[in-house]
Amino acid sequence: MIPAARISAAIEVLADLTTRRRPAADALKDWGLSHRFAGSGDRAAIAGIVYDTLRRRASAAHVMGSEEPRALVLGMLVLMRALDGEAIAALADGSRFAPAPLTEDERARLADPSIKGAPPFVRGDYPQWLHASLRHVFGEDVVAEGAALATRAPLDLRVNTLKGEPEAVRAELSHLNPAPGRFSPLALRILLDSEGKAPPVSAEPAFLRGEVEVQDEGSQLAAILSRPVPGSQVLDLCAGAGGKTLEFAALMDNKGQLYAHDSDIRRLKPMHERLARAGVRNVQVRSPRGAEDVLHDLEGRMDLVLVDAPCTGTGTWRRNPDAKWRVRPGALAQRTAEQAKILEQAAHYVRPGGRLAYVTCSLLDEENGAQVRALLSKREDFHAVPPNETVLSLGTHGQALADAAVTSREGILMTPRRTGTDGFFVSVMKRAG
Ligand SMILES: C[S@@+](CC[C@H](N)C(=O)[O-])C[C@H]1O[C@@H](n2cnc3c(N)ncnc32)[C@H](O)[C@@H]1O
Repeated sequence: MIPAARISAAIEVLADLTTRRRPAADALKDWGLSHRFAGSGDRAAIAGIVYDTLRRRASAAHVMGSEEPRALVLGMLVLMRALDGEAIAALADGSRFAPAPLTEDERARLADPSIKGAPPFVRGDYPQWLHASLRHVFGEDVVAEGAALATRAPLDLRVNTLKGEPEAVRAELSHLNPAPGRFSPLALRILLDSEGKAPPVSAEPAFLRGEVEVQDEGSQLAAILSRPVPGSQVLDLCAGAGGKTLEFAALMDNKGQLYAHDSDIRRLKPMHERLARAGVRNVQVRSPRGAEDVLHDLEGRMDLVLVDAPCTGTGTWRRNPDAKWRVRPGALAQRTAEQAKILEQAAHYVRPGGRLAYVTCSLLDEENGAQVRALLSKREDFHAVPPNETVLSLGTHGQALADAAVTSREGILMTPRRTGTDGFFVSVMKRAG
């Protein structure tokens, strides 16, 4: 497909996802099925345009004075891809498969794409209704934080130390030019190409041998900061597909017992294959069994309980720009109610002197500090470990992380702007002995 045809296709996909109110991934998949002539390169390029447009939706709409998919794509091209009006006019020339020629109004708007005087939620490209919550966390930096969340995320890998050493794995993947992580000693970072496409890492021999996993550096750090100790008893209460379970097992050097649970058995399914590939031997998956209490024997026995809580995912907007516009106040209320319940449940499994790690990929205090404060007000036998103590598990990089992140009495908040990771909140609480 010629570049202009990819732009037309992206406009079509955006129209579909707006009119039918469905996730971008579904709309893109359907487009691919009904346009089988398009190769994988075309499909990836179209997805890149769609996701970049969603990243800059508010500012693109402001520049173009319209929320129409065509306007949003044109606005994105000038704001994010640094194409000027002439270059865009050459693409949108009305020829076969290309978008219709630019109108006079579009030309004028593309010639002056400034967003300087726009409100903060436009300059930061986030939903207006979340402005007060984000401003509460970031103050004057709210626009800069939003803008960083509106960029593309790199592809981060975690070296699985059960199977390989970071330097050796990095050498093995040298054709992908991986850079070491800024804070995580386990991270390898791979930059995307100019269209935002990542290399097919899951086909790499190193991946197939279990030497690396795809995992954002922030998620890696959240697991390291939780400090699972080799030989100890650990519960991963919201284990999902096992991203952090796998890292915990490696950090524990396969020693001790790690229990992995999730209330949704379907989410646990991929974990079984991942555990085998990663050479993990100390995990017991405790799948839900209807109304049966499958964790009752763990009460008061765990050295560490991890709650990687269901959340709004506001910290992952770089990877899921679609979610940024789909999140609603009702969803936030639902998530915070779930989080409070799960945290209370989790505290029951912690032994006296043990620790409870609470992690979200949210930036909102409602889901982070407020949840920790609520639990601590109910459970006076727990206290929050100060962030400068929590970062010690990172060794020499710990202080640098504490300096870069937003720290509070309750925990540590990483953000794309501050730590170059997805947004992650980590709080470690200790139960009195
Ligand atoms: C953020 S995801 C977990 C991601 C996973 N830990 C990882 O690192 O890949 C949150 C998970 O919590 C699970 N969950 C939601 N409510 C739960 C509950 N009451 N008890 C246990 N798990 C729950 C969801 O099914 C979801 O898989």
